[in-house]
Amino acid sequence: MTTIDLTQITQKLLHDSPGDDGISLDTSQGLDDATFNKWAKRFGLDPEGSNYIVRPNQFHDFDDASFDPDADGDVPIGYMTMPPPSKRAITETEGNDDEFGTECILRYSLKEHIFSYPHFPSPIPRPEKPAYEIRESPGKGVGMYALRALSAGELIIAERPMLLGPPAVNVQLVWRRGFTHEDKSKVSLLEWEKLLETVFKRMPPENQKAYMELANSHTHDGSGPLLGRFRTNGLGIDTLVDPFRTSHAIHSGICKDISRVNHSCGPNAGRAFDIATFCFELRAARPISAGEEITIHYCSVMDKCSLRQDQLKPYGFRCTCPSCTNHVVSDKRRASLHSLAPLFMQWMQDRSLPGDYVIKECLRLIAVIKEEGLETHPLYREYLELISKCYDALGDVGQSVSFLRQLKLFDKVNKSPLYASYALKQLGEQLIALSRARVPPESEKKKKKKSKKKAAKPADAAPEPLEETVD
Ligand SMILES: C[S@@+](CC[C@H](N)C(=O)[O-])C[C@H]1O[C@@H](n2cnc3c(N)ncnc32)[C@H](O)[C@@H]1O
Repeated sequence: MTTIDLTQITQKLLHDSPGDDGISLDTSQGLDDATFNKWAKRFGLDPEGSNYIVRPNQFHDFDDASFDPDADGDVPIGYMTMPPPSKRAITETEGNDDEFGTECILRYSLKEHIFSYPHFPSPIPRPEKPAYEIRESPGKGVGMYALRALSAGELIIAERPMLLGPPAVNVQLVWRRGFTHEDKSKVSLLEWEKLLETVFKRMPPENQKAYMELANSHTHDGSGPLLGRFRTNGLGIDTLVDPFRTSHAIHSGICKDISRVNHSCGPNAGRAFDIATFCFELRAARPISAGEEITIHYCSVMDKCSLRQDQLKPYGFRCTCPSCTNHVVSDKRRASLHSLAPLFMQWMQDRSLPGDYVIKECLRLIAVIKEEGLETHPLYREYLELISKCYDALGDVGQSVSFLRQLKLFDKVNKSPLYASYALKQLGEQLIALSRARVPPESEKKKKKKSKKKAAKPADAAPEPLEETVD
């Protein structure tokens, strides 16, 4: 196969469309030489010098008032400023006129969802006093530091991202038979870079400068300079779900300041995206002292240290947080954290168990959560909720409300549908635990069958009531 000249082909094809002359462009096998050459010639390419043709993607300008979303068969994908200037005027009257809109890459259906979101766009909340500074973080580039003591739940910054988009775009290719998977992924990366370039050019110059100053850990994997920074600094947004798509990609936002927050496996801050203000909110997950570095997590904190280090590899560093340094003890502690919902169900059903049966266990595991710095993990929320429920069942309203308050604080820091799905998973586990409790062990089933056979009734006897397995 001849070498791929990405620049020659993509630059040419960016402005041309294959049109419709009956050839399937996205055949999974690739085109035989004769068909491929026909297409290459049509684009004025030297057939010998290329192995693929990119079908120009139709990325629409949603800010353009003449754009017709129904003209395309599929849900169109495009770019726009969010909130658009016309809508942003509402926030300007509230004193937020210094804010810019986010340059977004999104599907039209998601745009509509955002526009119909209650109270969109709302004014951006501000902390009472400046809460942080960005400065050098030894061995990590720069980082974010607390300027003053912060209490749990306190807002550190609400920030509108400079840029927002899905993790990848589909590139439809026409390729010569034999074009490899690796070749295709190179083209995808290049196409993604081009789309980012389109939105990058729409950003105000100060944001372009701030974007290019961000860290880039993807310099050797085929990512261009914009995509590299997008992948290094993207903050996942799980609240932004396109209601018209069953499987959704988690969009990422790039911020000037929040993207400077470094990672820790025991982070002291949590971030969440609020659609109404179209901002990330960064809040303290536990009390933070003045001068302390503010951290979030980039990986699955419940995984053991070796797995976490693997997940962090694309960011180009090895984590040296206290849990990673002391990983033998820490891995054990983290592995001991588990859902206590089944224990709660057991306590609710068995009145002979002591009143503090679940509370004691929850408090024991909350102590582990605190030792490991996992106050942003949904298990912490579960323990708080269970304690509150237990106290409620015991008639201790004061204690119940006190734990409910802590739970509300957690929700303020971590508003995320992830917790809803986590709660559903737990519900599933509870149901499984319950059904196990209701199904008699195999040996008992056999005994029952035998005794039934012995006591078999004549065919005309009255039917028995349905057998119940309830204990
Ligand atoms: C999102 S940026 C964070 C801000 C970055 N430190 C900077 O200077 O712009 C992610 C990059 O920060 C660095 N980083 C983040 N957390 C780190 C940590 N715990 N230890 C070492 N480097 C870290 C890595 O280079 C990573 O690719």
